Amino acid sequence: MSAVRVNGGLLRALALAYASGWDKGARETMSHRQLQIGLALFMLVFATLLPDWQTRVGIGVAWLLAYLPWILLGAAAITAYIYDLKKFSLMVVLCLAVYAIFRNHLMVMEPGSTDQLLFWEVCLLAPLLIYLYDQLPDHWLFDGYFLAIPLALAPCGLLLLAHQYFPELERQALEAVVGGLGGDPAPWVALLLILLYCALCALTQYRNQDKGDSAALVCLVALALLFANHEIHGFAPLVFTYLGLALWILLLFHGFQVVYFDPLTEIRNRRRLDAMLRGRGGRYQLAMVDVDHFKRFNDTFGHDVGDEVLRMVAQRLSRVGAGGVVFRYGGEEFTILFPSADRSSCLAALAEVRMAIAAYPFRIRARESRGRIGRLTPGGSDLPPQTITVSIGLAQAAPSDGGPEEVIRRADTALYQAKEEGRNCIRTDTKAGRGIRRKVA
Ligand SMILES: Nc1nc2c(ncn2[C@@H]2O[C@H](COP(=O)(O)OP(=O)(O)OP(=O)(O)O)[C@@H](O)[C@H]2O)c(=O)[nH]1
Repeated sequence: MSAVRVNGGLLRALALAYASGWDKGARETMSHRQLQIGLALFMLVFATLLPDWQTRVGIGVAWLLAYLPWILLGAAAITAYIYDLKKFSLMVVLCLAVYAIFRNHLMVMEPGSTDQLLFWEVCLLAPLLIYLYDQLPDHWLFDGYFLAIPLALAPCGLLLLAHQYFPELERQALEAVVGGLGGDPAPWVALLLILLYCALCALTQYRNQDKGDSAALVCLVALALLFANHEIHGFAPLVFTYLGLALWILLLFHGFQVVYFDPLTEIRNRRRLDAMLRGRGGRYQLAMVDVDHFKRFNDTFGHDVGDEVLRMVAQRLSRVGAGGVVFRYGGEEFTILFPSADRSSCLAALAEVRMAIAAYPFRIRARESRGRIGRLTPGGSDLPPQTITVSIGLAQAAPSDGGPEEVIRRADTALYQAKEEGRNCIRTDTKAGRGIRRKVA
């Protein structure tokens, strides 16, 4: 009885969280890196369930699984290339090559045969290549695609050629390496290396901007699972099918980000605002926010400093309370959508972010002392800190409104009023029935 009540309460809390946009907001602002880590972890859990699942799979499903990796990985490689995610595409091509080698040569391995040598070579080479693709700068890999294609295909091709036509040479080469190392490479050597590559790739993704052009983590985890479980019959098709699905989730997620997020400020864009407004009734409030004298700022300090200002304002606005969701409307204009019809709580939340922006000491370093990508170092300023301010217009929607355009127009008029009355302040709309225009600090 109490369990039922607890479950009911939990469901209600989840439904409320979803309705208030918390759940949706969290999912939308998840980064490519977080999703990749989640998919890689899920893959690990999935693999632990596999041996049991294997016994129940029918012959038809097993047949289908043998072909699915070709379709999923092949289509993912082409789509990633079309999306201009070249590193992603290259990693998928390499995984396809590994799958081809496993399907054609390594499904059944004779102990002590050259197949085993090929297995070790793939174990050591494929993760290293994925790691290199992740780490090497784009211009190394893709200037004219000269280096990328050989890097992707030549090592695999050479392996296969050696395996097919020069088994003795292959054996001698490996023995020389193994002799140098003082023993046979065991799966744990490859697994330890993969673990190291995973950690380094995760670190790089954490430190660099997350451009969503790498699939290194999921590919490395799939390879690790394959190498550790290669003797389980039918494991390769299954793990590569999962990899194909994971890659497609990453690609779809990337598509969503490109369509609905602004690349400069990394907040939602106007298209997302339009989509969210379309499904809404008349109970919401909408604020238009504009950076004051932004043109003057741009002209004085340069466009890249202007971009930093936009990022800083977007970041501060994103912390707005009262359930507000922030969008970049265009240029130096932002929109905040409040699900609440309670005007005073929205005004309090807006006043708080307006003051937080005005209180932020924006430091600008002299042009010649800036880094290569123009990043500004907090505290490293050569000029006195600048004050950035914003003006805000707030409008309340009503069921009688013709559509969201009408609310946006009213918020814009209130914003114009705020500019007229000295900037760095908030003004509200004047629609009949909602009181007269209000001045807010
Ligand atoms: N750095 C940068 N500037 C932008 C971007 N988009 C628009 N702008 C600039 O934003 C400026 C907008 O200036 P105005 O609309 O005249 O307004 P303002 O100077 O902010 O003046 P008020 O709004 O009256 O306070 C223009 O100089 C645009 O070039 C952008 O993405 N980055």
